[in-house]
Amino acid sequence: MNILEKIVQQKRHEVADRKVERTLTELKERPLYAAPRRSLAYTLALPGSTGIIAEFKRKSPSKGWIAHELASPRIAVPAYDQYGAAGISILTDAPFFGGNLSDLEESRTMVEAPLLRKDFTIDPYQLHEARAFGADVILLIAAILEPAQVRELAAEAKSLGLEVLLELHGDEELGHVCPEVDLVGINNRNLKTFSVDLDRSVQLAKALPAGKLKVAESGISSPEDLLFLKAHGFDGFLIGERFMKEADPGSAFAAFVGNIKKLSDEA
Ligand SMILES: O=P(O)(O)OC[C@@H](O)[C@@H](O)c1c[nH]c2ccccc12
Repeated sequence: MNILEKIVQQKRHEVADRKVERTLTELKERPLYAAPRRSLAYTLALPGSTGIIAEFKRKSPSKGWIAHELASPRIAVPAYDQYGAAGISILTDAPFFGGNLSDLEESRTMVEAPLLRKDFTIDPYQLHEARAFGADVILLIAAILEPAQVRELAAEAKSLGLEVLLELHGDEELGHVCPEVDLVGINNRNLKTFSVDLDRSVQLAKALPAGKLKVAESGISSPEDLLFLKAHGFDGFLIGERFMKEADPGSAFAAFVGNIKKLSDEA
């Protein structure tokens, strides 16, 4: 079994347990469920947007622990917002990424930026969870869903006022793109083997339908990487490890944004 299959297997158990622990009715009664949503598509398209979707993640299957097990979103999220992140991605998967829904809810109290719930969505229940804990955007991963499931989950997310980021890795997944999807992400990291290749984004971007915002994901480690991807038509850049591996991820983010401005001014 590859890692992605393992994650999905575990996720099925987790979602089944959660549905018992916290019913849909209870989710809908949470105060954040009724709160208004923000749009990542909007902030990404604003003139002068950094395009960066900065991520809070403690660990990953490819790198192990990146930040401390007990690290609070406070070490990153407020600075991500303050220094111009177009959106903020919060990992909520516990077993493989060390995250949880409280991180998402806590982040919602700290910032106004659109929040992406980063998880392995396989069931509509998770969309209600995302809403109940303050997410604005949800992730759907083509590699673990049939095209019909993408369509159904995306339609339901939209009906809940959530935006949808669909993640692709290979051209065989292009058929998963449907009208309900707001943003298309291309993961430079192969989730089955962990190998990273920025050219993956560049190649696949050419085949994407016009009219969808394009997000390059994973393995972006320098301002040069970002500007390279931008020059190839990307609107968004999902970056995690580059910031989270530093003792102070917020300052690392601020410095990164400063360097992009400097490089762009020089060009
Ligand atoms: O830490 P990186 O290499 O900057 O990558 C961030 C993000 O793209 C990565 O965490 C990610 C992309 N797709 C995912 C799907 C599930 C979990 C995590 C991910």
